[in-house]
Amino acid sequence: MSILNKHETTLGQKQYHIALAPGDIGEYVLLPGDPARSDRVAKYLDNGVLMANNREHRTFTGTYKGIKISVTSTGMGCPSAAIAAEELINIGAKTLIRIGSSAALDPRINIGDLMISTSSMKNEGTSKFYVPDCFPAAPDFEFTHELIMTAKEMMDESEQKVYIGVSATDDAFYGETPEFLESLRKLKVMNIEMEASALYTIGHLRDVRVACICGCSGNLTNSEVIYTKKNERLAEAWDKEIQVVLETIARFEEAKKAKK
Ligand SMILES: O=P(O)(O)O[C@H]1O[C@H](CO)[C@@H](O)[C@H]1O
Ligand SMILES: O=c1cc[nH]c(=O)[nH]1
Repeated sequence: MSILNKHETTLGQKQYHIALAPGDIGEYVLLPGDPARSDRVAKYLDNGVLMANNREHRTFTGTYKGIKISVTSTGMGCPSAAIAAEELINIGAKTLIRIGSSAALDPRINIGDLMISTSSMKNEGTSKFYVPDCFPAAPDFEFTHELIMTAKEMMDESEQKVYIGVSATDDAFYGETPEFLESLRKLKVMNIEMEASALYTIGHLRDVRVACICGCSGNLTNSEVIYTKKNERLAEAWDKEIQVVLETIARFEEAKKAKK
C-alpha cells in the first residue's frame, strides 16, 4: 500500500482544478469569489490574457506598472477557496489578495464602503483540516499595513469610506440566524464573508502572504441589503478595491526594491 501525498504529487505540475501550470501566473494573485469579477480585474491589467477557465476558477494574467499579476476566482466558500490557494501556491504564487464582497455588522458601514480585515473568526470547517480551533487566522501584517495606507490615501476624497477590523468567515450564508448575527455583532465583528480565514490559514502554513479587502454588499444590522436587483454601489466598491490592491502591489514592490 502506498498512500498518496497530494502535496508531493502536485507541486510544480499543471494543477487539477485551476488548470494552470508554472509560468501561467504572477507572484501576486487577486482572488475574487465570483468568476465574473476576474473579467473586471482583467480590464485594469495591461495585456490581460485569459489563462484558464475551469469549474469556478477563471484566471487572467497581465501586468500592472510592469509587475506580472494574475486574478483567479475562488468560487464561494472555504473548500473551493482553499483548493485555489493551494494550487496557486504550488505553481509559484507568493501573495494572495482576496477582493471580496461582504455584509457589514457595524451599523456605521454603508453599501459600497471598503472593509479591510485584520483577522477572521474561523466559523468554517476547512481550517479544521489544517490547524486546531484555537489557532488564529490572520493576514500578512506588512502587506495589510500597505493595503490600509494605500486605501486610506486613495479613498480620502471619496464618498465611500475605508473601515478596518475583525471579520468572520462563515460556511452557511442562510444558516446565519438573527441570533447568530447578534452574537457576532456583540463581539464587534466588522463584517462577514466566506473565504478569508481558510486563506489566512493556508498562507501562514505555506509561507505565503495573504490579505483581504471587501466591498460592503449590505448591512445586516439595519437590514439595508440588496438581493433582488443589481447592487450598483457594490459594483463601484469592486472597482475601487481592485484599483487599491493593484496600487498596493506597486508600492509594496517599490518598498521591497528600496530595501535591497
Ligand atoms: O463576492 P464574493 O467574493 O464571492 O464574496 C461573498 O459573496 C458570497 C456570498 O454571497 C461569498 O463568497 C462571500 O464571501
Ligand atoms: O457576503 C456575505 C457572506 C456571508 N453572509 C452574508 O450575509 N454576506
